Amino acid sequence: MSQHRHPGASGHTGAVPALPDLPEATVARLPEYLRALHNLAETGHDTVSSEALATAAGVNSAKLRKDLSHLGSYGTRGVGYDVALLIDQIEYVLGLTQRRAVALVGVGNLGHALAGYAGFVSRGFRIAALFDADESRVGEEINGLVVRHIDDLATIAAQEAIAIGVIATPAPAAQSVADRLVAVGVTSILNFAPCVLSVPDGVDVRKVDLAIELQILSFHEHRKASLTGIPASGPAAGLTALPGGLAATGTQEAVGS
Ligand SMILES: NC(=O)c1ccc[n+]([C@@H]2O[C@H](COP(=O)([O-])OP(=O)(O)OC[C@H]3O[C@@H](n4cnc5c(N)ncnc54)[C@H](O)[C@@H]3O)[C@@H](O)[C@H]2O)c1
Repeated sequence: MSQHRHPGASGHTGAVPALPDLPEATVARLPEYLRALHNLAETGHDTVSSEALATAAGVNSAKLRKDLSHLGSYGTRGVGYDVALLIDQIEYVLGLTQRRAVALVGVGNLGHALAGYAGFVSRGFRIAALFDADESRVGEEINGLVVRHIDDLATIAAQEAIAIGVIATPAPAAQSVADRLVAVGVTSILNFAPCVLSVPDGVDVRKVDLAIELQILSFHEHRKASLTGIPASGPAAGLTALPGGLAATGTQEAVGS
């Protein structure tokens, strides 16, 4: 047997033993494995092969085996991985054995959607506080939580042991909100505002920008059209001149000079 329950997994408390220093790409895939494993557990699966888990998580199985080997998890030949055990191991490594308190700052359109999203709880997070600078939003109740004024951040952050700050304010306010979060001891920030935040060493920032994802898809659409010769649809379909003097035709790839 080569899957071992972590000493801190499943309700064990105490000092955190040294964690493996995982490649960032592996860390990014672990939540995908976890989601797939929870689905498998909910549908009555006790074990899963690396191939089946890889398919469910949308990665190739060699990559999955390599990722899980970093956790000391190799599965059992002919049986696969023990689903419950692997959930324990991944949750332990991701620090999900404790429910982390999240503060959401900016309760506008996006903030409302995030505050009302039930999926955070099942993934190990508790939205513990909502903040806004607009007095007309302060006092509003969303999902049982009352929106507080951002000036109350220090008090509430201490009371609720806020571990992660989510920024959903307009971009011009995001840096000052990040500074305030850092000042009250928050060292992990999820930023939805379309801007780059400057934070001290030791503070981790992750950025979510759906427009960037769409722009990347747009690039692939554009490139597919350039390879097939089928013009892209839309008002810019006839555009053949690229900025910087590069020229592209319907059938040619753009070439750098
Ligand atoms: N990442 C994404 O994919 C994505 C998608 C949609 C929107 N956004 C971004 O999310 C942000 C919010 O968008 P929205 O449509 O919800 O905007 P919105 O204007 O509806 O809401 C913003 C809220 O932030 C509050 N706010 C402003 N300054 C503040 C401060 N200093 N402290 C606390 N609260 C403050 C406002 O009062 C308002 O309630 C924007 O930056 C937007 O560009 C990102």
